[in-house]
Amino acid sequence: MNPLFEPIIDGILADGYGIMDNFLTPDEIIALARRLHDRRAMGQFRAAGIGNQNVVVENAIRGDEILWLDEATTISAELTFLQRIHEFVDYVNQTCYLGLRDYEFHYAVYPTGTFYKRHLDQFRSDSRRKLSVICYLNTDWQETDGGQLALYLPNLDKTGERQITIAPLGGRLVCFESARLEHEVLPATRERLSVTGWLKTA
Ligand SMILES: O=C(O)CCC(=O)C(=O)O
Ligand SMILES: [Fe+2]
Repeated sequence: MNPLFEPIIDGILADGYGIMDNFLTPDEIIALARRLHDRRAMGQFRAAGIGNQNVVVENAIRGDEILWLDEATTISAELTFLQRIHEFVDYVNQTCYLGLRDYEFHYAVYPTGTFYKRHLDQFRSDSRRKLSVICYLNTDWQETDGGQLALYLPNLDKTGERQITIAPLGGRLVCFESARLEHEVLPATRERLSVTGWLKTA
């Protein structure tokens, strides 16, 4: 069990979300970002849609382009990433009893100025998504670049909500309960890269 994951779990249990910096090393970030750019240059990304039955592209809601990761990849950067996700899943299963069995991850690019309006990740028709996981691939991200992930958290006294914002720093992992936390991606002044996924029950 990797004790480095403990603060993420503590965060999820206490506040509904957890953050871990340095989930990926600088070399791993560069390798995954390079892979992302290569495959995007090959025309393999698609505009992300909304819904899971009749998926429609709606740029007024989200402007990112995505490519799903192949679980059978032989690319070492992707194998390293998925291996670390496995370790994280094992840790969650041994500490939280969520019964995670499966996962799905995609690369995401938010071209300059694009965003993803406030939403919930869990599809009404697919309740298997338990935890949302986002890992950022942005080198040298500055506060003035924008592109924060905004989370909407209920106030402790249950009156209203508060917004917290998280900068998409390279190597940072954010994790939250998919069915509970509404969130939003704010526009950035430069291209914003990530690997995003869901840890699911069977
Ligand atoms: O990139 C992020 O910070 C969040 C992405 C997101 O909300 C999603 O893909 O559902
Ligand atoms: Fe989301």
